[in-house]
Amino acid sequence: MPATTRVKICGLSTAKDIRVAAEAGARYVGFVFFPKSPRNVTIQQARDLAVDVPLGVAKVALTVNADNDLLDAITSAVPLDMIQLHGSESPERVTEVKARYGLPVMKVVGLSSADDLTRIADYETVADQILVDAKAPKDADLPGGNGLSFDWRLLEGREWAVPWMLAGGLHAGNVAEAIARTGARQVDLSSGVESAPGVKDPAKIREFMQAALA
Ligand SMILES: O=C(O)c1ccccc1N[C@@H]1O[C@H](COP(=O)(O)O)[C@@H](O)[C@H]1O
Repeated sequence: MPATTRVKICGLSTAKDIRVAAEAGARYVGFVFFPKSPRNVTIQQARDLAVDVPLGVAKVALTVNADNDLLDAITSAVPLDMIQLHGSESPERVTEVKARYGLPVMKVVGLSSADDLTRIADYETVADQILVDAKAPKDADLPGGNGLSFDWRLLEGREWAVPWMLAGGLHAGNVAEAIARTGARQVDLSSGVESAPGVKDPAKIREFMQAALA
């Protein structure tokens, strides 16, 4: 029997949404530390939310090209299980972050064409997980969380040395096809369970979880 898909719901900013996500079976919750994002949370907000996340649900800090001062502040205040690097961090920076904070690191690689796949090889020996997302358009305000997907056929038959997650424009209506096409065992999303940018919708969270875990 195939293993159950693991779901990460990202960009959570209320205790209620975290409870809904956890009760529906999410295995990871993500906090966005990126001021330009409508999902941005302060360190104090994240700390208050994180302490109540149920055991067994991993708490992930999403950062974008964060320097050590910011990561020091986040990791010293917020109980975390993983750091997600969603910017243009180099493989050397991934290694540095892992060593400095002693937490697993998930590096994001944006895809728009087969050429981008080679970048995954640069990270699979240094990151604990890879998050494969749609490459953001050059003029986008955000490097992720734009509700855009990519051609999932790019991932057909691919295998990497570390666990990976699929992200980019996932929602209840396409997640089953995305899993079937890519073989993803983990999926991650943000805007697909929102009623407006940064506003999570409990009904959409439940609907997505049902579709992803079916
Ligand atoms: O969600 C954000 O605001 C965000 C900001 C900066 C970098 C990444 C961000 N989100 C991540 O992008 C993926 C895909 O989002 P979506 O499902 O297409 O909306 C999401 O899983 C977040 O990890």
